[in-house]
Amino acid sequence: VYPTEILRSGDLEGHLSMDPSDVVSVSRDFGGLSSAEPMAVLYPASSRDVARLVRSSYESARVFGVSARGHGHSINGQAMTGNGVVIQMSGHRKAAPPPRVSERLMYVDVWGGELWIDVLRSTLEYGLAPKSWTDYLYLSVGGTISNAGISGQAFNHGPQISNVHELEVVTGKGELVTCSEDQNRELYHAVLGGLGQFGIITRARIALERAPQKVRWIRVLYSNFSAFTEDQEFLISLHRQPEALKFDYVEGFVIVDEGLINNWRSSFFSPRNPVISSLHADGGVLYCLEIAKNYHQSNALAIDQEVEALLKKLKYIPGTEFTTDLPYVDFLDRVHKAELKLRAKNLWDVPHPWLNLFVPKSRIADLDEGVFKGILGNKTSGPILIYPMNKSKWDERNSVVTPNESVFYLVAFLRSALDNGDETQTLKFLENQNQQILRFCEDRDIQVKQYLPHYTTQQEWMRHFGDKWELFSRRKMEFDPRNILANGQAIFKPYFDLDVASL
Ligand SMILES: Cc1cc2nc3c(=O)[nH]c(=O)nc-3n(C[C@H](O)[C@H](O)[C@H](O)COP(=O)(O)OP(=O)(O)OC[C@H]3O[C@@H](n4cnc5c(N)ncnc54)[C@H](O)[C@@H]3O)c2cc1C
Repeated sequence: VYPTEILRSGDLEGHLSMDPSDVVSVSRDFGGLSSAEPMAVLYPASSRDVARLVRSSYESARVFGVSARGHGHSINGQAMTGNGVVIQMSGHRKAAPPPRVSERLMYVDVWGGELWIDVLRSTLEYGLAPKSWTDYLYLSVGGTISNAGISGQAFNHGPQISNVHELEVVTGKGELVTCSEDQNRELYHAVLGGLGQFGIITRARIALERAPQKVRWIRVLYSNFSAFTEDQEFLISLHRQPEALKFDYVEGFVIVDEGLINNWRSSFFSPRNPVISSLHADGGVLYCLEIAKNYHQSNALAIDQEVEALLKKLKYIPGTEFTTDLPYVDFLDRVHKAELKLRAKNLWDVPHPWLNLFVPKSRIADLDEGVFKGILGNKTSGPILIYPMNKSKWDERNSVVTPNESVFYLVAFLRSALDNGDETQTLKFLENQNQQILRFCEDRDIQVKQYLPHYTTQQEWMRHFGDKWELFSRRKMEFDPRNILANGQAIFKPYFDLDVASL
């Protein structure tokens, strides 16, 4: 059954398109690893349009799938549906009421398809900004808070999902519901980190702080892994002391090889830098701690002393500090600059077999031995991020799952596959390596959790959610009982794929 047969055009304020170019445009994503063409694409003009479409499926005798698509920056087809309608939430202005800032209550209300870069631009007009970020800002609010939304601020402020006061959501029954800690709490926690399974986010109320003007961005190097992780863990432990002098951002990455042509994060030093090359001479792995301190121009004099006092406590290799000062916006938008460079070299629209793992602190050294110094050999084909976060900043009632330790690391293998004759950079090779990494964790009983998870069987999803599976599936029954939403995640079998006679 075609949605266009169910929905009369007069039912919508927006536009339901079956134009092949629209259908093709939503059938791909950043991963470039899979594709699925929907029957139609909805360009909604309001949250009511979203509700009307979902309700028409829910009430129909022949259900069809509905997937919200933000900016399509998933890796494994999570925003696709092969047998239904994709709602294109981002990238067309008609739907989006402009962000509305409350200066007094320090929040902003934004459309679910709004990109974070636009959220930033509009809040800066009031001298305010969200507290918790992703490294890259051309992602939609609905897309990142369906996962968690993490970056170097998460140790202190928690992930983005810990900084959302209220949501407006269209459930799988086509109901438009406002939810928060105080009303419809179950839905609110289900949707945060809920992989799009319980509702389509049409509006989010995001916490703000006074925006810093400038950032001192620093990188220092280590050759000793435990010195590196001890320093990272020390820096994130300072969140417990609200008054303590601390960095505002703590990340890090692993430098396995010198080539790193795709190291789009290395915008202010190149691994070909003579200092790095000399340290790298014995072929060993290096670790780069990346930290930043925000400040106001009026405070510029104090920043030197504050940074010096903090750096004094760290055990990095003397003489390996790389420092730059830049406006806050440029710091937050740093990955976009690198994107433009890669685009110019035709290296952006290539397959991205990314693997993101949350690793318990007690086992992070195993990854160093077995993966960074083992499985990866001396080629990485892209940045490998590594930074710790405090579990206390994550609300256990939200849907996302994290390891069972008070501190856990993100280890992100952000690789690009190339077809340049080098076998170690091919998609097949990198996908194989990802499998080896996952097998290594399994064999050593390292209890990792995938971030931006991808599985193909429900068995695997049940393992992923562990103790939370029962809650997750109960919430699905309650908020999307006909399995209409986000079936590109392949968690619940879409209703239209089920053998109805066997139900
Ligand atoms: C270059 C790059 C850098 C990244 N950096 C980071 C990072 O630093 N930190 C981090 O946490 N993540 C990062 N990510 C991952 C990113 O947060 C996720 O892939 C996110 O889902 C992308 O948002 P999107 O708008 O493109 O979502 P899409 O790919 O369009 O959708 C993702 C999922 O969310 C669902 N969804 C989308 N919109 C809504 C909505 N309004 N309501 C309900 N469900 C919805 C979709 O159905 C789908 O299941 C990065 C990704 C890329 C490509």
